[in-house]
Amino acid sequence: MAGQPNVGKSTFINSVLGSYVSHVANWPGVTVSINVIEALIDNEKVCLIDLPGTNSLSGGSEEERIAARFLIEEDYDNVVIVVDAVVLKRSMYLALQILELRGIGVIAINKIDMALKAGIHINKSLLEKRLQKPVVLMSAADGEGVDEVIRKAMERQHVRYLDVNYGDLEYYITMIEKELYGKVKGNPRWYAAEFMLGNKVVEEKLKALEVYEKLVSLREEAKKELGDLGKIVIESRWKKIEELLSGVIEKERVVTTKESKILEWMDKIMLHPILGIIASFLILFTIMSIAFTVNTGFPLNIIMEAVGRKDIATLLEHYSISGILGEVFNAISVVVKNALPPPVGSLIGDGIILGVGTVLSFFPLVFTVYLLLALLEDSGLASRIAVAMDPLFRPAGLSGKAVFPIVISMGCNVAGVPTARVMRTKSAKIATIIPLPLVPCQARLVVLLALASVLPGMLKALSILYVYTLALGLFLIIAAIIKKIIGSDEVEELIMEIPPYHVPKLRVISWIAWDNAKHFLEKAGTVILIFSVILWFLVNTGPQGFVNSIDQSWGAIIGKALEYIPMAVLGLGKEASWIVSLSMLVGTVAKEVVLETLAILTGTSNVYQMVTKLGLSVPQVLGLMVAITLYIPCVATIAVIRSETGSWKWTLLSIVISITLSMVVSYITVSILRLW
Ligand SMILES: Nc1nc2c(ncn2[C@@H]2O[C@H](COP(=O)(O)OP(=O)(O)OP(=O)(O)O)[C@@H](O)[C@H]2O)c(=O)[nH]1
Ligand SMILES: [Mg+2]
Repeated sequence: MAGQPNVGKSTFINSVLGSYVSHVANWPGVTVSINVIEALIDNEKVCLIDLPGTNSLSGGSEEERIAARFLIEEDYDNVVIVVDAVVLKRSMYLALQILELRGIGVIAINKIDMALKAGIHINKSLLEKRLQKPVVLMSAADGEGVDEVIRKAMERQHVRYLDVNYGDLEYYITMIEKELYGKVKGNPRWYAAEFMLGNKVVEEKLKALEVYEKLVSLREEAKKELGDLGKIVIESRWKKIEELLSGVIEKERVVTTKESKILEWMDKIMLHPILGIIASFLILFTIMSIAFTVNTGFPLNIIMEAVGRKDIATLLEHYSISGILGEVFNAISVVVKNALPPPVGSLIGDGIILGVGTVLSFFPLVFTVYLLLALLEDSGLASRIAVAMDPLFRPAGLSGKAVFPIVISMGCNVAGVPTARVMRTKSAKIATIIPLPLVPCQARLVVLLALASVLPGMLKALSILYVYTLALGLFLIIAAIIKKIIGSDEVEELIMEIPPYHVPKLRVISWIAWDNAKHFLEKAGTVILIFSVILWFLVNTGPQGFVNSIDQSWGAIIGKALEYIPMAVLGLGKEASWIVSLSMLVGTVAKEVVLETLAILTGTSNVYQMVTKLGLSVPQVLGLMVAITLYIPCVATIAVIRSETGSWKWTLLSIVISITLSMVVSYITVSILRLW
């Protein structure tokens, strides 16, 4: 661990100490103590060394020289270079030296919380690209990013020295560099530059070499020609830092309340205990409606259909971004299917291309949602919404920030799960993500509305209300239980600070959104694709090989094997049972497919006839609605849960909870309704 004084190294170590440490010792042989911490991380024994703060490796004071000597002389697998986000440029000087000397390192940009409050944004990916080293935004004080730093630090890195152009001094530096090849630890070029600068530690080391005399005469020559060599070295480095950081730091303007009467007035509403909740819901609803309407037509399509304008609803869906993308991929898939022999064409067309299509059609939605969230976050509005919503979520042990993943999940779980990142602590994040699939998304709403349409009178609306209340209530209960179990010692921010309003920059917001959306493509994309192909095999192949009808597929065999579940839970007949279980199995691709599959298997797309053919009673229809809402999320949601929690264990827990609740609650629903 290296860094300039006061950047937060000790705070980082304490944060790490909390979760990993096994042993603390002192580095032998130096007067100023260097803390050595032995820790067991992922079953690997790790030795963390907390060096004294030093401004550079060219060091003046005793403490500074201890840190410098360690970094120059010792062997280490990696170095976490902690820099200060608020004064990033200044604190990069040491980082630059270490990267020039050793060519390894993880840049931990600390105090990101303070930076954000001041409206300072740091384009992590851009800096990462320039340095070719991992960069992590961290708030050691809150524990944010600490795990990521540790994880990145444990990865082996290729040595790749940072290249600094020393301008007029280049000729001499290259000469000295050549003399030092194979004689020093690390980059000889760095030693050459430091030798010019008059670094005492380096001087000592080079004095021991045979070529020392030659080096000194080269330096004398340079001095005669160029004057102050130290100045050239230092200026060249600052120039390099300028280059590295250009476009990386963006500063937004903080809006003072004095500046605007409207903002003052707005805060009167936002910070009011009741008006705040109403205003927050309105803001979220408006913003999300815009995002979802552009991308999928929802919720306008549902509203239009409800008022009897199915034509407008269809138009909206058709010309939404995902509608258009869907058409494109369908067209490609048809071309491929026609061009290739049946099984192969179908696998590539229906399996792979449509799988890729699913990933890509989610992408604009995920991107827009991130964009709008970044806008809320960045303007200062998000914190106000979170504060207003706090009383609603406090009983579950969560902060008001949980409102973002929930509201977005009502549109689409795939977009909602990643937004749980707004939760500050890891336990709150996990406790929010695991029950999140219970929140009914737009696709499930379509199925619910279709099924509800066959119910008599008031039950049409009441059943929908019932399912939503149930789902949200269960979300809170499960979240509270998980939070209690895994995060009992952590209190999720009791006091939330309200940052000043900022004037957001589109440039900043778009890179934040792009960064997050890219993560979605990389991480979730592959899992979605794999699941899509597996499901293709399930419905398109059977014991006889490639099948033309789904009822001969492996899926149908599994559906039949699982028929006892709907029989027991909903009390369905044998025939209806396997149709329902197969439809739900296929529905894991996307929940709206449940309806399509039911239509194929019952031979009618009229919901009323469908329900009659399956022989469902009113309680059974409601039970089915509950079951479809709560059971396993779609594969895309599973994929993002996996990528956000970083663990199959949590993902599996989420799946098990949804399936169990789906069965138990729908059983109870049917049983109670039967009493009437
Ligand atoms: N807001 C905020 N403050 C932080 C954060 N990390 C550290 N600080 C504060 O920064 C100050 C310096 O932190 P230290 O951990 O002592 O810094 P250090 O790098 O160990 O300093 P030296 O050992 O003196 O080099 C302390 O007041 C911390 O509370 C952070 O993430 N956010
Ligand atoms: Mg310290």
